[in-house]
Amino acid sequence: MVKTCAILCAAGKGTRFGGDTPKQFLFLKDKMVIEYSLEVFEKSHFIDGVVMLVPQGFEDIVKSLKEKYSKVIYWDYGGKERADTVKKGLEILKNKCDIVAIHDAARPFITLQLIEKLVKEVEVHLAVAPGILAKDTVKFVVDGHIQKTLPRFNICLIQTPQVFKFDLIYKGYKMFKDELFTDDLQYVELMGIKPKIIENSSVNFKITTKEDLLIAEAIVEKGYW
Ligand SMILES: Nc1ccn([C@@H]2O[C@H](COP(=O)(O)OP(=O)(O)OP(=O)(O)O)[C@@H](O)[C@H]2O)c(=O)n1
Ligand SMILES: C[C@](O)(CO)[C@H](O)COP(=O)(O)O
Repeated sequence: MVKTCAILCAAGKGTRFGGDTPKQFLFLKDKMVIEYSLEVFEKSHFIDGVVMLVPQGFEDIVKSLKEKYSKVIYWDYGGKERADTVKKGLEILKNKCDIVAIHDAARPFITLQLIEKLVKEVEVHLAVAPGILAKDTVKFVVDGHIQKTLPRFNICLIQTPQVFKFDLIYKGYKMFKDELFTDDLQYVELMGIKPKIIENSSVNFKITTKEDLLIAEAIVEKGYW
């Protein structure tokens, strides 16, 4: 039976957001940002276990989350960069799962339907991720000056969970162990894989700055979530 585990990347400090509490532990109405993803993983028939990577200093919160969400099988401290965090998650899950979903805890609005589609598609495509096609005109800019306009219909803003056959992404992170790519897809793109993109809602945005939390609050307040 194919086993799918999630690596929940929650070890960031939230520099761009500011404040003492990392954004993934801030409350969004009645629960923490991170709990929105944990709840979906808990309910999903396509996720068998969750490994949570967290920053140092929030052990009480983390232990309470592990108690509350039965699918959290393990937690550990993340690394300096997101890629370092993912590497730790992959080592924890080595030989323990067939498919891995790597997700930003700062993206609270994932759905059961999205998880199901990503996990089903990865059987065929080996690497799959949600994304949204650019809705604005896109320019290539250097030192504040436009160099050229990029073809908008070929520009996709990539989200998470990024889902992989475990052995593939594990091999990618080993092959390019000195790289610190900003997402996980790049580790398999350089292996010649062309990951499949699943067009998704822009509601699955990443809470990065304070303004993003205001938008997230409005989404929850309006009952959109
Ligand atoms: N060393 C890191 C850095 C980031 N993340 C996680 O990766 C996701 C996306 O990262 P980002 O939005 O950049 O979060 P931060 O690194 O916390 O933000 P900043 O860059 O503003 O510090 C977040 O859920 C974050 O917690 C992580 O697990 N480990
Ligand atoms: C992984 C990611 O969310 C895909 O868009 C993004 O690259 C994370 O970037 P960050 O700077 O670590 O937030």
